[in-house]
Amino acid sequence: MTEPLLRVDGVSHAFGGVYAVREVDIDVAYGELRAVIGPNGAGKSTLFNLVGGQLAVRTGAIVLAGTRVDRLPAHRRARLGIGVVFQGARIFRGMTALENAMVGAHAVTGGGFAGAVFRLPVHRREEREIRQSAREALARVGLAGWADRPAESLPLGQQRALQVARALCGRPRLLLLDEPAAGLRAAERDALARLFEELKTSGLTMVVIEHDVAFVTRLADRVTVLDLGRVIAEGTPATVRADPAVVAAYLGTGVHA
Ligand SMILES: Nc1ncnc2c1ncn2[C@@H]1O[C@H](COP(=O)(O)OP(=O)(O)OP(=O)(O)O)[C@@H](O)[C@H]1O
Repeated sequence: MTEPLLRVDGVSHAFGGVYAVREVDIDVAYGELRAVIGPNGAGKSTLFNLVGGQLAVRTGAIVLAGTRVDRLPAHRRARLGIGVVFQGARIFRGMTALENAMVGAHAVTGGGFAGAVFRLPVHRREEREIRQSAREALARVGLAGWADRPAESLPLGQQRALQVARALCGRPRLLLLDEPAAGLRAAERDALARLFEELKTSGLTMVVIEHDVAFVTRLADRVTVLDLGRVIAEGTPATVRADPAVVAAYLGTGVHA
């Protein structure tokens, strides 16, 4: 069997003795768009933070393209190719869209995140390259025409696309997104869905954590369903939608081992 791009292997995490994620196994293939869904408190954001490195992994392993990353801090994982778009992430006010996107490249280069935010001096050539890659990332998400506008002047849908551009600027092999469609109106969701389809066509591997089941199940190759920290179903959107355990979890009747 071919090695997946991401392997989550037997990962558990407890807060104060209560498991938020329990013995979770997930393999994500190269080029796949994987949705991770589940009712409130299922463990989705905890899993996101365990893969991204915002939470320490004490049990289990996380492997990216054959390399164990679970002992590495978040910035090292970013450099190895794990890009993240946090739930409810804010844009940096007082900076242009281009400068916001550039932060994503600074996060994985010598200048670092602080250098980007506080404009510490970085090497001129590196700065030029970062500016160029930020322009490319903006073009990739359809924001080329917005580059020099103040980021806070962008409508919410475009601000969400800007967060994706910021993550793309770090040249991820795997992009993790936590509830990217939250708070968006129907037209903005459709635009975001089109963007994800384009990114997928370009070969990017994505894991999209979502509360809005309809939004992700139409995009995903495969869907992983969490409930009370465990994987209760996995498969194509159609298979998962028809799974009685999934229906029960969403109806709150609590079907789990
Ligand atoms: N920092 C924390 N401290 C204590 N408990 C936490 C913490 N973060 C999450 N939890 C608990 O872990 C469980 C899983 O939470 P998590 O946020 O991962 O779920 P989720 O599926 O993302 O939920 P939602 O869809 O509501 O965002 C919940 O019971 C939650 O209360």
